[in-house]
Order: sequence, then C-alpha cells, then structure tokens
Amino acid sequence: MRSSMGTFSSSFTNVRSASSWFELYAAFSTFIMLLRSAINDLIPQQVRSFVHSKLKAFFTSRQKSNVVSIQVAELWDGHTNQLFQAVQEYLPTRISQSYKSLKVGKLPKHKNILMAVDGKQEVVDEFENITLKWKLVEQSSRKDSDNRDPLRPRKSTGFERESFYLTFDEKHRDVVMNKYLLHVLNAYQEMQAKQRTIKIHSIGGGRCWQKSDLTHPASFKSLALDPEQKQGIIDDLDRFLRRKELYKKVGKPWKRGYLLYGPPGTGKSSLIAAMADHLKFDVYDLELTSVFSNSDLMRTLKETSNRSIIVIEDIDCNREVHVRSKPKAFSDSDSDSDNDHKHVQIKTNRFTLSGLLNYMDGLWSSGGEERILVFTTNHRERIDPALLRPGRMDMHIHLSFLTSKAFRILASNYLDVEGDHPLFQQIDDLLEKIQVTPAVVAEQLMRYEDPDVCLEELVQFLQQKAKESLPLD
Ligand SMILES: Nc1ncnc2c1ncn2[C@@H]1O[C@H](COP(=O)(O)OP(=O)(O)OP(=O)(O)O)[C@@H](O)[C@H]1O
Ligand SMILES: [Mg+2]
Repeated sequence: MRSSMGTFSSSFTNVRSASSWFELYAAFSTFIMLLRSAINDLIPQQVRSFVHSKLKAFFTSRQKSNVVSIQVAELWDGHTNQLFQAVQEYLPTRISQSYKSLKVGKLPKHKNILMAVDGKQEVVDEFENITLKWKLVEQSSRKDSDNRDPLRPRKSTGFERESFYLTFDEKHRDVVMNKYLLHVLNAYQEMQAKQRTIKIHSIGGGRCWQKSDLTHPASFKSLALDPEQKQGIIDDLDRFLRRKELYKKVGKPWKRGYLLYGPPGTGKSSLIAAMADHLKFDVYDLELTSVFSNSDLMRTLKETSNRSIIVIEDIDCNREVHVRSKPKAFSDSDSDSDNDHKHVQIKTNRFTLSGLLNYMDGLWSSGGEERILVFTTNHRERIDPALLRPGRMDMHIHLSFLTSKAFRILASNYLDVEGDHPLFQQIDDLLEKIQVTPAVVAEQLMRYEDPDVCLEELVQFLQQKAKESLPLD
C-alpha cells in the first residue's frame, strides 16, 4: 500500500516537473526566436551568409583532412619491388640541408660515396605544390627466427625487410597515384641511365655474347671532327631517340643504320664509342669470323638487347662474307697506311651479305625497341649495293683526313691549348697541303708535355710529310 501511494505521489511529481520542463522549453524557444529576430535586424543578410559559408567550409575541410598512407615494400610478390629501389635512390636527392640523419656507403663498382635515408627522420618532398612525406620503416618477422643461421648476413636471411611509407592528404590521391609515383620512377630511371657503365659485348668461346665494360675513352667532346659534322651526327641520334611514336605511327621498325667510311685512323671506331657514350647504349661487336652459319647468326642477333648498337666493322663489297685475320673493333690504329694487308680474305659460302641484311630486317620488324646498326669500311666503293639500299643505311658518314677545325679540338684535348696559338696558322697551311689522319697527329701530340715544344715538333713533322708527298722530278 505504501509503495503504491509512493508510486502515485512520484508520478504526480513527474507530471508536475514535466509541465514545468515544457514551460521552460517554451520560454527558451521564445527567447531564441526573439534573439534570432534581433540578430536578423542587427546583422545584415550578406554578413550572416558570409559567416555561415566560412564556418561551413572550415568544418567541411576539417572533416576531409584524412591522411592517406601508401606502403612501398621492398618485395612484391617475392620479387624486388622496382618502386622501392626507385624511392631508395630518389629520396637522397630530395634531402635538404636541414636533414640530419643519413646513411653513407660505397660499393665496389661505384666511384662515389653513396647516400641513403635511414628511418629516423621523415623526408619531405614537394610535387605540384603538394607536400609528401616519406618514412623508412624496418619490419622484422622474427617468428621463425629459431631456424635462422646467425652467421648469415642480415639481408640474405630475408627476415628483416624495409618499407617506405608515403603519407599525404587524401584530396591529392589522384595526383599521387597517377603522376607523383611515375615521376619518382622516371627520375630513378634517368639517374640509372646516367650512372650506367656501357658494356661491350663480343662473341666469346662458346659462340655466346660475353660482356665487359666499354673502356674506350672517346666521347663526342674528344672527337676531332668538323663541328658542323659532329653536331649533325648528334642531332640525328637525338632525333632518332625522340621519334619513337612517329616510327610506330607510320609502321616503321624503330631502327637507324649508319655507314662510317674513311681511311684507317680517322676515328670510325672512336665515333662508335662516342655514340654509345652519348646514347648510353651497349655495343654489340659482331665479329663475322665468329659466326658459323645463318642460324648461328640469327641466334646471335636475337640475343642482343634493346637500346643497343650492333657494330660490324670493315664490311666490304663482296657478296660472300670475308673473314678477317684478327678482331679489330675498337682497337687503336696507329698507322694511316692502307690496311688491306690486315685482311686475310677467305671466301665462305656459309652465309651471304644480303642474307645477313635480310635477317636483320626480319629481326628489326619483329622487335619494337630501338636498335642502331653501324657498319664501317675503308672502301665505300666496294660495298655491296644491297647494303646501300634506302632504309638500310640511313646516314653515310665520311671520316676523313684532319682539317684545321678538327685539329683545334685535338690541340685542346691533348695540350690544353684553347683559343689561338702562334703556330696554328702554319699548321693550318700544312694541313691544307697534306693528308694526315687524326690518329697520326694525336700520336705526335703525345710526344712532349710542353705545348710549345709539341707544336714546334708537329710543324717539323708535317713539313717533312709535305716534302715527302712532293712529286719526284
Ligand atoms: N677523329 C678523331 N678524333 C680524335 N681522335 C682520333 C680521331 N681519329 C683517330 N683518333 C685517334 O686515333 C686512334 C685510332 O682511331 P680509330 O680506331 O677510331 O680509327 P678508325 O677509323 O676506326 O681506324 P680503322 O679503319 O683502322 O679501324 C683513336 O684511338 C684516337 O686516339
Ligand atoms: Mg676502327
């Protein structure tokens, strides 16, 4: 009974308090209405909507500022992740002076000290006004570390792997995914191309390509050619590289053939080395004596890589391939006498020049990547017309005896004589009268260290040559 009385009185109290809450609410609503109308009267409409839009934008932007994190792991599906390698090489180039935590090292094949970021500090990059933050994180999965051989080097155990984490504002997701990551990859590829040691491949004992570093020091800078001729060759190479899409559009294989011709010691092999250096292409020195049959030739050519220069030195005019006594590519020539004596010409019916060319056309048609083919000869007039057909050898480059403009380059390279020298006029006059190869003059310029002595000796040498070349009475 007491309890039911108590319940009654409490519900009565509730009814009373509910009604007072209602009154309170009604009073509050009235107050708000009065306040709003007072605000409406006091503050103009434009000001109100401006404040409203600003507040809305502020809260919306707060809501959207989600940070996205992308992981670039060292391994992808069990393979080395190229993007990881790219980031690893790219980030040291983005480090500012204020960056305080770095790893340095040196590898046997690199000349320079190498740099890498460690995980202690974020690296901040900027791209299209976007701020991007990178952090290196080492992850160890030591669960199966019981089986680990403690003596093996850390990397080879594969237990500890690194990942780069890239964080950025979500609103930049498209730019990062579609542009920024590609930008990192491209920057890495460019760095790789610059650092790359060019290889020369020669056919070895097992009739397979064997590679070694191309140590030939020639570059376009060191090459003594008339400046216009040199620039013409560089422009042609650059145009060829740029025109990938055009070749594709017109359905032409992306290849270019150069025929280098001229007397021994005029720089044909040096020019090939300079081309390789300029393009950063490997060189395949196809020594025909090492090729035994058509199928052998086909296999050999198929094994050459993209972005390479295939070189056949001293290709001559006969239909049958002529075998030379010794490999000659990139060997230094120190004589400007006719080098026919170096050829031991043995006719062989194993394959023909036109067969060789047809195979090459076929090879090119099947592959879409850039190839450069260079043939050299001392005697262009002896060359099989099949070789000169349009589309085969696109550019014929004549390397000839030394001219005064080309001599200036040798003087600068060998003696550091820039600009003018009192003996230059005399040397120019002599070079007009006699035919002398860059190889011979280069050798003369190596004989003395003092430039004045060297040039005086050269004048005497050229005068002697001029006397010898005078017709006998
Ligand atoms: N145009 C040049 N510019 C600079 N150096 C040259 C030039 N031509 C020749 N030389 C020098 O002479 C050496 C021999 O030249 P290179 O082997 O390039 O001549 P080549 O035309 O290929 O001769 P060959 O017909 O005998 O193969 C080079 O190593 C270089 O030192
Ligand atoms: Mg040569």
